[in-house]
Amino acid sequence: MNMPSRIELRDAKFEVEGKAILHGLDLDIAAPRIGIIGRNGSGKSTLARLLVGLVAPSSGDVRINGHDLAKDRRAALREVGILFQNPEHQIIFPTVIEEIAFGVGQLGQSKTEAAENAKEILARFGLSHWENAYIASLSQGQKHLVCLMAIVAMAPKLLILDEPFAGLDIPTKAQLTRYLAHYEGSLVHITHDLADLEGYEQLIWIDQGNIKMTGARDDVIAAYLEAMHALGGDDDLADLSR
Ligand SMILES: Nc1ncnc2c1ncn2[C@@H]1O[C@H](COP(=O)(O)OP(=O)(O)OP(=O)(O)O)[C@@H](O)[C@H]1O
Repeated sequence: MNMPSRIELRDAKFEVEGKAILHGLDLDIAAPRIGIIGRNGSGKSTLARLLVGLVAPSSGDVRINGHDLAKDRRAALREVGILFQNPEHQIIFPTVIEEIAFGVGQLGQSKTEAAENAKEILARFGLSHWENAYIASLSQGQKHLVCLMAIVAMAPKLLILDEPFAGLDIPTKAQLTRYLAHYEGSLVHITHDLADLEGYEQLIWIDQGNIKMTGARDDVIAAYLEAMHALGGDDDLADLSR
């Protein structure tokens, strides 16, 4: 396994049209496997977009392995990859091979090399027969898998997974879990299913745009579950519509 990627946030704020979504986050963490948990609308996906540099903080600083990825898009290609909750946000090409080859092509490989690489990754997943398949003809879970293959083909040092198992059937999820367990780079995994974070060292709990807690997995899960069970007894949904 590679050296874990370092994630540094200094008073990082993110706001949209004057509405604060993330409030001055501070974080300095490096672990091979990091989970992010928190309620719906707490700011997890926004944090993921900030980490990969798809959005810049409104103020403050976000660095991955020392790079400001919102400014340095070339570094971003090597340092990070993200698997979105919704594959439709990721896919740009009609066929599986084109989609996978595009990412590796971005890293500077020739068209032939990129296509060879894409074929290799399809073979590794036992999906060589998907090479010329039209992505539009695949199911939602299969599209998710194409996106994952496209990203791992680029071998980013830090791979951010935003609910990567949403909509996947049990065997597919089990296969992906096994594959990800062997991923050489670091993983940041956002999920509502705490069982997905088995074997993860560190957890970050996001609550209403703040970091409520970071620490060892079991400690954060215990505190989180206690808070969630307390809230589960309450019928007031008002805090979901901030
Ligand atoms: N571009 C945007 N414009 C306006 N509001 C936004 C924007 N992006 C996010 N938000 C708001 O910020 C809050 C956090 O959203 P985010 O998607 O980061 O939450 P989340 O923790 O990933 O939620 P979930 O678990 O439901 O996926 C929500 O209230 C959301 O409506």
